[in-house]
Amino acid sequence: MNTSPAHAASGSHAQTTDTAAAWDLVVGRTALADIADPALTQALQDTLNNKTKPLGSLGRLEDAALKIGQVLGSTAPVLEQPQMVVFAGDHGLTARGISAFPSDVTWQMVENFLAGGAAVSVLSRQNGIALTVVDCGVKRDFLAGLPAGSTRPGLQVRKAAGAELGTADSSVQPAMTTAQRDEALQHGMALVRDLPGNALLLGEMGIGNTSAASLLLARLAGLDIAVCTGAGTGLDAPAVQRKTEVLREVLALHAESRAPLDALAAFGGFEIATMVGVVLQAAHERRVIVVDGFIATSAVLVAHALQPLVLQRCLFAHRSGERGHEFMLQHLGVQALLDLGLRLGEGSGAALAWPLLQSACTILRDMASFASAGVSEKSDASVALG
Ligand SMILES: O=C(O)c1ccc[n+]([C@@H]2O[C@H](COP(=O)([O-])O)[C@@H](O)[C@H]2O)c1
Ligand SMILES: Cc1cc2nc[nH]c2cc1C
Repeated sequence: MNTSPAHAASGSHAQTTDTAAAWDLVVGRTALADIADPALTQALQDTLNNKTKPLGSLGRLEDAALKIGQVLGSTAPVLEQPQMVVFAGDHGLTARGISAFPSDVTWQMVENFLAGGAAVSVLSRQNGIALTVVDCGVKRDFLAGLPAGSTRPGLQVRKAAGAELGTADSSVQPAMTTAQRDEALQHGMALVRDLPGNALLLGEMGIGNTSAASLLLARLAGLDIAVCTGAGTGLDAPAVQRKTEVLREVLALHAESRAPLDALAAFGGFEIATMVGVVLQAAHERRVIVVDGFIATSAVLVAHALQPLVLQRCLFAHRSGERGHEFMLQHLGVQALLDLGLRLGEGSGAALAWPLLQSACTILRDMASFASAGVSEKSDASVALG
């Protein structure tokens, strides 16, 4: 069975091509299609149940197989040309001492990604995943000194106008203007349209961005900021306490910014706004979206508030060690695949989960059924025993 639409990358998919239409999608006037197909779901479940194994014995791998099959519209799904995209941005709120590391680490790590030495670089390489880094608003000109019009392999510069200095300090003013937010959203959407393959892995880099993610969680899930705030890159307990008080102040300053896109502009960051556009577009194109940790999930939180059906296309790679991620996953009503205590970001958890997703597809496609292998099915006695 194969009911999947062709992807934009193959050129035959009806695309959102102009700014107005892209905006329609973002604000929800063009609703995402509901891809739940009861016949396909039943076919997928039957396929899994008939494999040579006790019912459900491959656990959450079976859930992942079912999900990928639904997204790709096939009982024999093939993941093609996986794309890891790392969205980077700087945060003005770092002026308030909310991170253990200086903002310069954002651009330094971007260079590390490009040089192939970061965790996400080596894990992507190990797993045959293409890696692109997107400068959404880093305080650095990565093309400085190069002739005009130059590019760098693996790098895309998609800064909203005025994003050269990162976001504004959200304890003083909104992190970004609505025009900047909209530009970032559209950059995300445009970027997806140009990517090959049918699977996207979302990673990010931005000193200070756990604060933005915590603020979005507190506002959109209606939780107290204390349960949404964690150590980020490694604050000690008293510093987390101070960070929490700064974030409480930021929430109070933007008490009116309650709608998802208002909250996004108030709290930032550019990398999160770009990822929101990515999630909406990738969901629209029916790509498999593999979500990394706390910050990547915060972009899904915003996209979900605009278009709840985005969740049909998302797989959550891991439960981050960052306080708040558990609540974010709970709010979305989803379960993550791995729980390794990771709290790095970059897309590292998504890259680690990737082989499991490939295995989920391999099980669907290649495992023998009871009938094909001549293996006896569960006996009546075991049914009688319960
Ligand atoms: O993804 C996560 O779960 C995660 C949890 C904690 C930290 N991070 C990474 O650490 C950076 C943000 O931490 P901080 O303390 O500067 O807000 C940013 O570059 C993230 O990629 C990422
Ligand atoms: C070194 C370092 C690497 C990172 N990768 C993602 N966030 C990060 C934060 C720091 C500090």
